[in-house]
Amino acid sequence: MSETKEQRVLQFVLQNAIRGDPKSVIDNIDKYCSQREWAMNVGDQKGLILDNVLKESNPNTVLELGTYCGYSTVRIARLLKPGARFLTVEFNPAFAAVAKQIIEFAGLKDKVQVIEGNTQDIIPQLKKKYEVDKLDFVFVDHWKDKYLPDTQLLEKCGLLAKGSVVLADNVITPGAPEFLKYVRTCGRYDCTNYPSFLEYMDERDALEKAVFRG
Ligand SMILES: O=C(NC/C=C/[C@H]1O[C@@H](n2cnc(C(F)(F)F)c2)[C@H](O)[C@@H]1O)c1cc([N+](=O)[O-])cc(O)c1O
Ligand SMILES: [Mg+2]
Repeated sequence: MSETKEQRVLQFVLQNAIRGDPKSVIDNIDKYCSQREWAMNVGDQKGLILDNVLKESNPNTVLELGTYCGYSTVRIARLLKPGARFLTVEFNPAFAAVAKQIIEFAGLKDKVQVIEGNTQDIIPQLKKKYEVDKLDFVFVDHWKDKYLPDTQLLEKCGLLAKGSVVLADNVITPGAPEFLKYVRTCGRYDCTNYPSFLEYMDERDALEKAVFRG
């Protein structure tokens, strides 16, 4: 059966990273995707910003939209305090399968719940089915045209509270213009832009942090 790029990333990790060592998993995905095949991981430059914003937030409950291969999932899970809850939503079963193996190899299986499905179906279930009260930190990195509707859905479902951090990848490349305009002008968020570069490339990109005012 013909292998996919995501399966090749997984194989490289299994063969080169150290089991139970999240940083070696992160470094090996970055090595493979910068030297062999580009892939849409948040990468090490934006990843460092993600680490710092996450540490500042020190969250109890985290949601990620767009697991992909689990690169940012591992970056986030490795920094969470004991007992914190971390849910990540992935739409594509093949990507979810790769991500689960990468998360497990990193030794973080017990810290993360990978939920397969569509955000518009999963978000309304978070309170009752997944026993989430409020989200302290949301990392948004899925389809760019879903950033805005899903942020508004999080609001509608009462999942954001004063101080909830929404951190979005790719607000320059590929860009999420409607999302950016909304969070910066609707009056419900305090926004900060973190300029950086597109993963493994010289093109400019940025993360946007939108803190809910409650
Ligand atoms: O398109 C990009 N990312 C799209 C990322 C998409 C990922 O999010 C999943 N998803 C889709 N819907 C859901 C939900 F939430 F519905 F379940 C989850 C997709 O299956 C995929 O794994 C991208 C593109 C570039 N680039 O340079 O082109 C750079 C990047 O960093 C990027 O993130
Ligand atoms: Mg991205």
